[in-house]
Amino acid sequence: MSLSKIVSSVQNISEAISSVLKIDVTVVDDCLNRIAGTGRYKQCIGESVSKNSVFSFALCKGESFIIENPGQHAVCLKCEALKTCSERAEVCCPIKVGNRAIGAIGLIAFEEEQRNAIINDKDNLIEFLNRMADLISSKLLEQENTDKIELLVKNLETVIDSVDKGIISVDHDGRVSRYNKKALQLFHIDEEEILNMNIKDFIENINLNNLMGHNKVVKNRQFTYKQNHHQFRGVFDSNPIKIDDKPFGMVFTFSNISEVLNTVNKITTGAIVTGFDSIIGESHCLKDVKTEAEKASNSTSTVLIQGESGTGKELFARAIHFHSDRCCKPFIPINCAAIPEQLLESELFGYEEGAFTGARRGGKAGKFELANKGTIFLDEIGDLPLHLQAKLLRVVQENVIEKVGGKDYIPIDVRIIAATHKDLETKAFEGEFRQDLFYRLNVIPVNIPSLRERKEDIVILVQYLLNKCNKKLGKNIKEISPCALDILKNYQWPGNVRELENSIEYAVNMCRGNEIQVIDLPNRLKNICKSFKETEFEGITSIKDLEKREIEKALKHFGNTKQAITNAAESLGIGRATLYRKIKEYNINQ
Ligand SMILES: Nc1ncnc2c1ncn2[C@@H]1O[C@H](COP(=O)(O)OP(=O)(O)OP(=O)(O)O)[C@@H](O)[C@H]1O
Repeated sequence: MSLSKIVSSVQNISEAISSVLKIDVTVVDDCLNRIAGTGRYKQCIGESVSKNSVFSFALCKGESFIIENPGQHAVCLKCEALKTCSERAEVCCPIKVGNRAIGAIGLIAFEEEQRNAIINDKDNLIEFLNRMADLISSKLLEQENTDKIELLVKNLETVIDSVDKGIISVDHDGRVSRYNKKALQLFHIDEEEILNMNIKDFIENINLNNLMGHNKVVKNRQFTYKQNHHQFRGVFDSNPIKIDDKPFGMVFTFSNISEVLNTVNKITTGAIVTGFDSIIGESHCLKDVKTEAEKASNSTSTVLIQGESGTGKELFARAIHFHSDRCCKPFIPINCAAIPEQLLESELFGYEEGAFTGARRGGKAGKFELANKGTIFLDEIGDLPLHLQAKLLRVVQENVIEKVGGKDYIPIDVRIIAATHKDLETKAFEGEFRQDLFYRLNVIPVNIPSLRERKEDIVILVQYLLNKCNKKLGKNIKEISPCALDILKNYQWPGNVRELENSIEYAVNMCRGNEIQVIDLPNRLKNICKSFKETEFEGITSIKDLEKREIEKALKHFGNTKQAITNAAESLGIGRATLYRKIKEYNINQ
């Protein structure tokens, strides 16, 4: 606590005293620095006074006193200025805060007339000077309080400015009284503008009287802001400001819904970044698909990925997203077959508050909203019910979504990647899937080959999956025996890479040495191997049986339409007529 904080007030007080009493006044702080002075002391402001002066005595003792005969008073005898001192009389009072002296004020007479004035009225003067000392100390306390309040306000301003939500407080008429920087950014307005605004300019239908009258706290209420050529959908909370239970205004906190959703996405899906280098395989057919998919990532057109289960459709979808310029935005996968039909619509498109019994307050954002500016991956699209296909078509064509129970269409910017293991074209042809939607989705088709069609990838995949499982299970199995590898190469892999991955994980768990043996493989693979060996020893199959088996295989593959018979005949290397004859001859059921 230092008088140096209020030097100009102390100087003003000193001058006021001096002009009334016609006697010079000076004030020192607790370090004996002169901080104020009138008359001949004015030019000495800023200098220190002698350590053994009357001021130091007043500070030490904490008492006021009068020197009627300078040079003879006990205090003067130690003073360094004893010989040069021209003072004729002095009254000195400590300036105290509580019991602590923080300075001293002195009235000094240099003329006989002034000395007489002091001596003749010394009691009153001491009383008066003490009052002035109190005035100075209360000024200092006031300044200290103002400083504390300023610091508190600065602290609070820094706190509210560092909150990542727009904060606006309003008075009981809704007029803006305070705000933070985020509020200016959120609503695209400047400091002058905001102070002339009312809460109704931000939330159109707000009923402030109702909120304040009932002391209501509101949480997560949605609103749409449309002003100054700026538009966004947001959520707000509001809290009444009360003093002695009387409402004085409200504090509102605002967020932009897409910013909230982005944060949710970063936390929930940010970790699984996939590149094309995570798609393992050197076969020509896989390399071709990878090249096509890489090209697709540079576009925003819809992609339809087709392939059997476990071939890596989601892996491809992720790689396309993370290779695109949307890579920093959300990637939201949803499996249309895994969610009950009644829930799927609200999962995809979200719902408004009160849309149905049990709907959450404030409504809920759907996957499309979560994916805004990013990519949505609609897995098992073939299982999307017809009525939702119509809704999806609107999204694809018009880039808007309609929430369950909502009145407005909400603009959306989402890239769609759909996937299916079904033959969607045939489904569309047979009326089970909307043809218009099929064509809209199939703008860039990506067809992933099954593992059977690229058996040359098995060796490299096994090595990759061995490393992956070693890491996962804390093992160090480096090899697979030639016999075990042979079995893997000859198996048909109906579950594709996922089945291969599971088989390797099983084998790594079973393996006791550092090389996977046949015995470590899952039973279904070992059994195939057994029956393979048994048929080898059973003898030789007749040409007729072989021929019958191959024809059956071709028919199963191509079907029995006219075109299919032609294709089957072609693949068998015989004419259509011959094929019909042989079907009859071997009594094959079509
Ligand atoms: N080429 C590949 N390289 C490495 N891992 C792969 C490859 N293909 C698939 N996988 C792995 O196989 C598993 C299944 O892949 P994914 O889920 O992408 O297949 P899917 O075709 O989407 O399956 P479903 O149709 O059943 O949903 C995943 O663990 C994936 O990492």
